[in-house]
Amino acid sequence: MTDLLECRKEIDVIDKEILRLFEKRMKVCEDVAEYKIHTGKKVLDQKREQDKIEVLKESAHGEFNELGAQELFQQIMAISRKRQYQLLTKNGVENDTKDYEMVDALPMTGVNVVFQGVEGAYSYAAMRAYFSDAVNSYHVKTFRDAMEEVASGKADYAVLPIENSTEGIVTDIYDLLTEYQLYIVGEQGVKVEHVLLGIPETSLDEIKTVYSHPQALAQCKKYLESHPDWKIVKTENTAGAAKKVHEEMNRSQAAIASRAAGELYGLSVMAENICYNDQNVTRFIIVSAHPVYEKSAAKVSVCFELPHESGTLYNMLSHFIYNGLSMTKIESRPITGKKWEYRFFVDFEGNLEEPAVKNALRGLEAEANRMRVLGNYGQQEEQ
Ligand SMILES: C=C(O[C@@H]1C=C(C(=O)O)C=C[C@H]1O)C(=O)O
Repeated sequence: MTDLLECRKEIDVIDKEILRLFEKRMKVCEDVAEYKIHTGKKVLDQKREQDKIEVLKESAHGEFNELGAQELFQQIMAISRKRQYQLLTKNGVENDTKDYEMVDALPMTGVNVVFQGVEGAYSYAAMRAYFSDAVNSYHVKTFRDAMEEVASGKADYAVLPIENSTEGIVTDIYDLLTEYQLYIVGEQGVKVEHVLLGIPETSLDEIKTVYSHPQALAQCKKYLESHPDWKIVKTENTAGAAKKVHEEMNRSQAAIASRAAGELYGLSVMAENICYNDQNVTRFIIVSAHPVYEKSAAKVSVCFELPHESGTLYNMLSHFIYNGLSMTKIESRPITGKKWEYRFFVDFEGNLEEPAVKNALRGLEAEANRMRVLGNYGQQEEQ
């Protein structure tokens, strides 16, 4: 029988040799980086990497070692690239975020702010919470309209809901963010407490139809399930549902919206706390046409597409891990026209000024398809 201690001793000697050669190889890669800094040649050379893997696989013995060699050298080359990205950053080579401008604080007075919905909508509450009273605010009908207002320069900022703590992401906003060349410059959470609103002095058994936005209907689905005879009708926003009930003055109609919307339209609260999650918060983003970020910005949002190959997402995420960045969110959305291909959205903690962030973004930019930094904003969460 072989001796375990002996084997381990031998492994230790081999590992030392592997480490020595690894460091030797990395030194050469640093020279390669220097060449690339001077010539502008891209760090990633896919053809060279593929050729290398083929040659190494051919030299390996047996199927198992072939696969092992492939995995091992793919990792070694990925590490080599990460070292090169670091050196490019150190030498001030510009990356995709070069157009981003850092500011002490965003201009907040005398600006035009657009939100979707009507007064009394949660977007309106988010707008009021984020901006001072010194802004000119107005509303439009759809999320796309709000994006258009900012893209055309009519509005300086748009306030849009991106995520709800009960129901998840607002998919339309994610899709619009990739369609428009706009930037996330801020965020605002709003506690969402839905109530059932009706014509004053109406009783619950008179209700036949309930109006609200699909998100609000979903957040109150347990309550609605306890009234299976009610007809559910979707509206463009919650405040719009309240407005409709107010305008039509029909006692069989009710709306799910905020208490504030009820007050605005003279409706009575017929049922409270109808959302099944009492920690129901919607996060809104503030969108601008300018790539600016505040000095104190603590969260970066990026989106990227990946080639349809095994391991591509793993490789992309390695850029965050390798640079010690903490990822706070990952989402995916289907890419229109490409069946079963996805676009990923990642949020991670950091500021565009930090070398670790620059390195990770450089890696993503080089190795993903169509990477875009959507913004740098928000405050560090209190621990
Ligand atoms: C070292 C280089 O940079 C990258 C890393 C490689 C490697 O580590 O072997 C190969 C190709 C490039 O993607 C190079 O261009 O040769």
